Amino acid sequence: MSCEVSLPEAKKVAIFGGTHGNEMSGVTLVNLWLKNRAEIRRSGVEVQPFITNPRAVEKCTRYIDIDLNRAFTPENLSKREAEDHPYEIKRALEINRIFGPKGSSDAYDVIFDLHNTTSNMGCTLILESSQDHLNLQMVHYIKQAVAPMTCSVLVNEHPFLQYSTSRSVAKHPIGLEVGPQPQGVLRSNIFQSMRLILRHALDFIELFNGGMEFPPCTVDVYQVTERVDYPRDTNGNITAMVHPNLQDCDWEPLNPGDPMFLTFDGRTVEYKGGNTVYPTFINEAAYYEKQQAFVITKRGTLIARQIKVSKM
Ligand SMILES: CC(=O)N[C@@H](CC(=O)O)C(=O)O
Ligand SMILES: [Zn+2]
Repeated sequence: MSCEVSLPEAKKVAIFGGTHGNEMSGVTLVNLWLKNRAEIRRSGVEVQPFITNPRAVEKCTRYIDIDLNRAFTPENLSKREAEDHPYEIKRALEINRIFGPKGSSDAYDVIFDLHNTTSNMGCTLILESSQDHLNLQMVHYIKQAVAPMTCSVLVNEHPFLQYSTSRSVAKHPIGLEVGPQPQGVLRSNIFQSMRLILRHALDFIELFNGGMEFPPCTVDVYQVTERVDYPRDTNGNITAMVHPNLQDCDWEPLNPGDPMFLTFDGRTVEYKGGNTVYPTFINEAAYYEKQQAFVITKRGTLIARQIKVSKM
């Protein structure tokens, strides 16, 4: 029995920027590539740069009516395009028509969705499945290509904490989150890292389509297990901030008893969990409205099976 996985070519690839209109690296890169595609051209691949939320980009805001990166639910996607809906629902329907339909054989093969975070996460690739061997091989390739720079891999396939992303219309959805960068701001180091990762990602797809075999490998990942909210009073107002010992310490171990929050009256709130965890998205600006101070992850190792293109 062979453990090799034969996969069809990844011919249709999209690069989404501006899923959140105030995350400037993706917005800027996609706008550059819309003007000149030379950098993202690869043989045997159709690469489509695309601004997902143009009205939010124009206003330099995360979204107009609702968060586009939560809008691709089966319920929303079954709505009728002609009707009057909140802007992002209309946009989700359009995107699903162009790049999907989600879950169908017509859907795009790979969608890269470019995001920035205000958290000190560095470069992070976000996967929605631990079984997607094309994506696992791709993140392994990228991690090796960018070394000694690090690129973390966040896997969110938690049944309650997973959300319906723009990229989820693709067969192989992959998020790229680079920080720290304030909303509405461009930082050259963040921009360059994002650009570099995208180049390697496209190289990988070109090599894969060209027949290169990728041997089995392992990928170290962080798996989402929990969301942590800020301490709040009975009116729902926050009563504490991320503790200075935790601020900017994304991906670093948080042990039972470690400081987590500092209340406005100077008290320290400690982490009470039973074992060491790895917080990330610490103090992300966009997550105050989602009642989320940070995300808790556990470390794990995934196995990527050997893959090879199956040409029909
Ligand atoms: C800061 C931010 O926007 N993060 C993204 C993460 C993702 O793309 O999965 C989001 O919440 O949609
Ligand atoms: Zn974002």
